[in-house]
Amino acid sequence: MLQSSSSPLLSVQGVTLRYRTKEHLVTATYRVSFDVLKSDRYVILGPSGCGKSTLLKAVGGFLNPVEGQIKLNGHEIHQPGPDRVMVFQEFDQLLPWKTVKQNVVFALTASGKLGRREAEDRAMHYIDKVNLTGFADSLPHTLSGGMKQRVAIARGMAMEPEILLMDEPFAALDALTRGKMQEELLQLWEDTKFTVLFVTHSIPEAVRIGSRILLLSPHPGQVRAELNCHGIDTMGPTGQPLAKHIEELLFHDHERIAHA
Ligand SMILES: Nc1ncnc2c1ncn2[C@@H]1O[C@H](COP(=O)(O)OP(=O)(O)OP(=O)(O)O)[C@@H](O)[C@H]1O
Repeated sequence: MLQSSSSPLLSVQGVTLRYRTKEHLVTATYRVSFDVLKSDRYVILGPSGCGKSTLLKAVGGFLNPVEGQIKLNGHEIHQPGPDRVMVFQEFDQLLPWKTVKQNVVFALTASGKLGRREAEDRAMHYIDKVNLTGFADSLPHTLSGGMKQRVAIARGMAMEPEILLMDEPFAALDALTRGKMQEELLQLWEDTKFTVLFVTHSIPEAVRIGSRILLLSPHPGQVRAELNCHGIDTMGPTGQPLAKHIEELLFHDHERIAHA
């Protein structure tokens, strides 16, 4: 199907996601809709348990909606594919017996799409983009948590997916490293304008990273608001800083639940 430039890259329409355990049926998200355009830095923000990771899993193709549709470039998603690559929070995403470069090359050659030479060139290009050229031959256990996350990001980007899915990628880092990684991600985005769908429960991180923010209500996650964001100085619709506005929206949800 031919897509016009204004068509969303990713379209999530009325998506309800459920887990079936032995005892329960858990509704993780309820009729969630949003569109991600090419080169968006789209952030899904919400309290713990509101279904952010589950939504990302569904976009990754690991879980099918019980209601609604998820489409990438107009095609419905039913399974994982190389057009969507996931970066997780955990530091153990890398193969421990392979060097930084080998980890990235392996991801590129495993699909059989790239030859060795081409994969090595591309791997080094992205390793350089995350400032790890000097560590290309290092093994993961010799790297800091932040460096390992950079390798995971380089590996994801090297696969050149249509959309990079990031699930709280910096949550396990100390505050200083986390801030630095956010800065680097924005720099990387300036360089390459990749499309990213980024999950976090941190308001400051959402405001810093996002060009748009989808705010989900507590469990089961429903769309509370969608906000445009242009950096930490962005003002919310009522004139106060955006972070404050988001805090108030989330606080109202807590109040509502407490009094229900
Ligand atoms: N494998 C699973 N089986 C059953 N229920 C699950 C499973 N994974 C998640 N859930 C439930 O689905 C709901 C949403 O979970 P999810 O992990 O998507 O939330 P989240 O917003 O990403 O939370 P957090 O910010 O804490 O990671 C929760 O109620 C959770 O208990």
